[in-house]
Formats: sequence, structure tokens, C-alpha cells
Amino acid sequence: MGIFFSKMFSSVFGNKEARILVLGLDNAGKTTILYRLQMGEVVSTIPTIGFNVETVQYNNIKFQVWDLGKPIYFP
Ligand SMILES: Nc1nc2c(ncn2[C@@H]2O[C@H](COP(=O)(O)OP(=O)(O)OP(=O)(O)O)[C@@H](O)[C@H]2O)c(=O)[nH]1
Ligand SMILES: [Mg+2]
Repeated sequence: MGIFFSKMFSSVFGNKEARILVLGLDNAGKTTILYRLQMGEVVSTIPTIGFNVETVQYNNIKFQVWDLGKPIYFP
């Protein structure tokens, strides 16, 4: 009975998850925003090859943030 109620409670009020895709022009500040959200500070960046993915918690919502850069080419 306790497990039933705890599952029911968490399904109604528990942590939610969401995914965010960050798209934009080169050098627009996408990676800066990602790490500003995650660490609370502005970090120095280099151009992204491939992608960065980080988890950011806001209240009871866990955001998985995908920051896309240039595609990786395999010659
Ligand atoms: N002045 C100013 N510079 C910024 C701002 N946001 C980012 N920058 C600078 O812009 C440059 C590029 O930032 P990035 O976050 O690497 O940009 P990006 O969109 O991830 O770039 P790519 O990965 O190459 O697509 C860095 O030197 C940042 O410090 C801003 O709001 N103001
Ligand atoms: Mg980047």
C-alpha cells in the first residue's frame, strides 16, 4: 500500500524530465548559455564539434540540454 501511494504521489508531483535542443548560428553563444545554466557562471568556450549534452535541474524539472555544433566529418 505504501509503495502504491509513493508511486502515485511521484507520478503526480514527482520529478519531471524534459529535453531542450539549442540551435543557432556559429559563435552565437549556445555553449555559453548551456554552461551558464548548469554552473551558474560564464565559462570560456571553444567552437563545438559534434554536441555537448548536460543535465540542468530547475525546481522539480530535470532538463537534458543538447547544444549542437558543427557536424563531425569522417574522411
Ligand atoms: N559579448 C558577448 N559575448 C558572448 C555572449 N555569449 C557568448 N559570447 C561569446 O561568444 C563566443 C562564442 O560563444 P559560444 O558559446 O562558444 O558560441 P556557440 O554558439 O556555442 O558557437 P559554436 O559552438 O561554434 O556554434 C565566446 O567568445 C563567448 O564568450 C554574450 O552574451 N555577449
Ligand atoms: Mg558551441
